Order: sequence, then C-alpha cells, then structure tokens
Amino acid sequence: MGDGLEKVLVTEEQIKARNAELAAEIDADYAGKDLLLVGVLKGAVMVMADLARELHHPCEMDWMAVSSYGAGTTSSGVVRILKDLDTDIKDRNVLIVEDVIDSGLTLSWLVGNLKSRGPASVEICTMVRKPLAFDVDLDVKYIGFDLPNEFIVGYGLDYAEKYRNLPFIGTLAPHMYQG
Ligand SMILES: O=P(O)(O)OC[C@H]1O[C@H](OP(=O)(O)OP(=O)(O)O)[C@H](O)[C@@H]1O
Ligand code: HPA
Ligand SMILES: [Mg+2]
Repeated sequence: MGDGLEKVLVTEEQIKARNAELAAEIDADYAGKDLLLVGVLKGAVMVMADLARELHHPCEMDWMAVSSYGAGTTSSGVVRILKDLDTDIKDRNVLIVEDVIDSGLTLSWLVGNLKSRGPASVEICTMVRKPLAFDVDLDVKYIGFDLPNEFIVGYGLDYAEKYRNLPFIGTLAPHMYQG
C-alpha cells in the first residue's frame, strides 16, 4: 500500500456491523438506567460518534483527554489528564469508550480515577483490545475486536497524530516507524 500502510485488519464494514452489535448489547444492559458515555480523546472520537448513533438508549456524552503515548509507539506508563470531565459522575452509570486497550495502563489508571469520584458504575467499551492487556487486572465489558500485538492505525488510532481519519483499522509498514 503506497500510503505507509501494510495491511487492513478490520474493514469499515466490519467496524460498522460490530458497532451495531455492541450498541444492541449496551441498550439491553442499560435499559431503564441512566447512561453517561465518557470518550477518551483523541483516539475514541470515531468509535464514540458511531457507537452513540447506533444506540437507542438516551445517553449523555462527556470527554476526557489523557495521554500516555506522546509521539512514539510504546506507552510511557505515565498518564496525564489533559482535559477533565465537565460532568459530576457521582451516582452516574459511566461507560468509558476507547479506541484501543494495548498495555492497559491508560484504562487501569482511568478506571481508578473515575471510581474515586463515587459513580454508580464504571464499565469499559473498546473497539480494539490487544493481548498485553490480559496481564492487567481490567474488566472490559464490551470489546469490538481482539487483535494481535502489532501497532495499528485508523479509526481514531494515530501514529504521530496521522492516520486517525482512515475509516478502517490497519497496520503501519515497519519502515514508517523504524529509522
Ligand atoms: O492501553 P495503553 O497501552 O495505555 O494504550 C491505549 C491508549 O493509548 C492511546 O491514546 P494516546 O495516549 O496515544 O492518546 P490519543 O488517544 O490522543 O492518541 C489510545 O487512544 C488509548 O487511550
Ligand atoms: O497500536 C496502537 N496504535 C495507535 N495508538 C496506540 N495506542 C496504544 N496502542 C496503539
Ligand atoms: Mg494515540
């Protein structure tokens, strides 16, 4: 592929179908309950927008920006809040919406942070989970796709802020990030 990509792992059609399935599960699980979606900027923008439009259940949306990757392809392990929620989540049912759980460091930290604010519940929905996350004690209720341990881009996922707008998920050709 001449655009720095190596291969497509999940097509636009597969993502759309999976979002509809996940939304149906969420609709059923939250029937009669309040629901606040918390998107993790910037990666979760695409999945939040698409998933929310597949939901029939009324929900609110808020956003947090945390960063642990900077411009590289491995997590620094240090999570910083760049933008906090506008909403008080005390007694609310919070569903965190993410693009990827890779090392799991970002979400482990975020779940702990949000739970300390006294919500009624905190659950996680991620479009992609990678195998390193199995080593972390993290309960992930809604998972789009389990993918292998390769650096991926597209559908919100970036490499040095690029490729987020691709409608599919693919891998980057190694020459793009190896010197
Ligand atoms: O499971 P982990 O290894 O912690 O990685 C997952 C997190 O890393 C990425 O965000 P990043 O910090 O790069 O910010 P971004 O969403 O703005 O790209 C991604 O969007 C997840 O939030
Ligand atoms: O594979 C990935 N791609 C882009 N951003 C990421 N953040 C964690 N893992 C990834
Ligand atoms: Mg990123």
